[in-house]
Amino acid sequence: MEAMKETVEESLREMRDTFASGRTRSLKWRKRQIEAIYEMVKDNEDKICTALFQDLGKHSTEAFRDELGFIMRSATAAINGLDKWAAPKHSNLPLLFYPAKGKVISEPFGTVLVLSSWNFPISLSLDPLIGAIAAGNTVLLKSSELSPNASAFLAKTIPAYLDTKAIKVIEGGPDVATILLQQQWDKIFFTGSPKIGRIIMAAAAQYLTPVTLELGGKCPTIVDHHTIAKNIKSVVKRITGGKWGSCSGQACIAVDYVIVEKSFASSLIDMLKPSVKSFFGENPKESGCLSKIVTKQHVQRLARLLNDPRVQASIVYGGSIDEEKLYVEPTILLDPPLDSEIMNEEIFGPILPIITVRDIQDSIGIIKSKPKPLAIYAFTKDENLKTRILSETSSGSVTFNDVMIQYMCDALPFGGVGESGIGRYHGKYSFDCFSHEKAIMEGSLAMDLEARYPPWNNFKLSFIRLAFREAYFKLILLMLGLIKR
Ligand SMILES: NC(=O)c1ccc[n+]([C@@H]2O[C@H](COP(=O)([O-])OP(=O)(O)OC[C@H]3O[C@@H](n4cnc5c(N)ncnc54)[C@H](O)[C@@H]3O)[C@@H](O)[C@H]2O)c1
Repeated sequence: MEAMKETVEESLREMRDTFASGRTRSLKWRKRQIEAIYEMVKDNEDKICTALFQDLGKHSTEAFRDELGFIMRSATAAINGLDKWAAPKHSNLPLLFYPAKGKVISEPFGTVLVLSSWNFPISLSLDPLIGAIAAGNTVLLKSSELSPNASAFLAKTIPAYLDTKAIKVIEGGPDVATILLQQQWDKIFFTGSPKIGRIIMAAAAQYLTPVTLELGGKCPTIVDHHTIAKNIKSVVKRITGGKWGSCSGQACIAVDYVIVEKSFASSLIDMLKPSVKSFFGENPKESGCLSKIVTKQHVQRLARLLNDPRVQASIVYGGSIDEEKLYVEPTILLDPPLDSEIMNEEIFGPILPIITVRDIQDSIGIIKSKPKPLAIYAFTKDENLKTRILSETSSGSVTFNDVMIQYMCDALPFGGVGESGIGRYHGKYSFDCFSHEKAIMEGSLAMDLEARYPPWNNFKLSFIRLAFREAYFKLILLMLGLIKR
């Protein structure tokens, strides 16, 4: 680890020198690097898909949707948007400050650290990288040790495409992350669990380093069957896709559990079962369309959640586990106890609890009893329920009548709140995430207001009172001696 420490320190020195040289501030350089990310993904589509299959058993179509295609789209948006994003924003200053002028310029933080997760190892590494480069930073990326093939691809290929003095990749697990966190960074961007997020924030506090924490949580899905009866087929398909269709439920924005009225629960389950079969066939393990569980430890974690006898009793579909093949069968639970571990820990796997309520309005109370989720999904056309969800709950995002799609839409900010994270990114929000918005005020020496300065008197106090209220007419009257001090 001593050698790793030296490597990290040397890398950091080099990145700081590069940043100090001013090279990364040039928009031309930034665009060139982002173009290179695009080219890297395009040129290496097969290699990336192979790595994602080896690490996670991801089908190449799923891999393209969630990772390669997503990154190419994100890179294109950054290249096209950068001139506008980086342009100074003029501020209209109140008359009070006349004749001063104001503007806001976005400056890069400097040298940033990006720590990514294994479930989308390419997109969760490259998307923050695009934002950090767009904003003009130098970047060190540490990908996750749990997706070794994708990590090795990034470590080997990024230097072949990008400016190696400004953008570096280091592979490794918690021990390497610990060394990285001992250094001083200008910004830390972390994707991972709330547990490790706390470690990141504590380390960042030492140097008052700003952090973005993209964390997880339990994303609830409300099904208000009264108002969506006509579209129930699409609803079932979307829930099936949102639970099992993206990395086998190992996604921060996956549907974690469903809330539905008791009277509709068995109908929903009867529709979910054939829907799972239509996606993954009679034998999902061999379908090639269901990602595997990332490690044996994660299979064991899911088995532990299921092993609670009260949870076992709630299994209405699936439930089998093959630890050797890193497989957990698509599983549906009906009303596992709300105090069970599975209803209090992020599931992050292919198990779907269905929680029943007497009245769908009661779903709000269940959501509020848990930490703030990254996303809330609600299938409803009831405007009153929608308003209640928006005004009575807090979450990173709310998506009505769909699941997960908000992640793909870079016109919307993506991030959590409370236990599900701090900060946001995607599209222009990524640029902002890695920029400091610097306020610029261009004063004028042409005139001076004596009321700003001591010695103090009643006239100056009255002047300041009126100035703060921007009561310009009264100010004129005061100066003309026409109103009392
Ligand atoms: N909000 C998002 O965009 C998003 C995306 C994907 C995953 N997630 C969340 O991430 C979690 C699953 O991912 P994970 O298992 O990779 O998370 P994790 O927190 O275990 O690991 C994330 C990163 O932290 C590093 N790390 C692990 N232990 C560490 C330690 N002791 N000190 C410093 N760094 C350490 C890992 O090497 C990895 O790079 C879930 O909670 C999920 O919801 C969030």
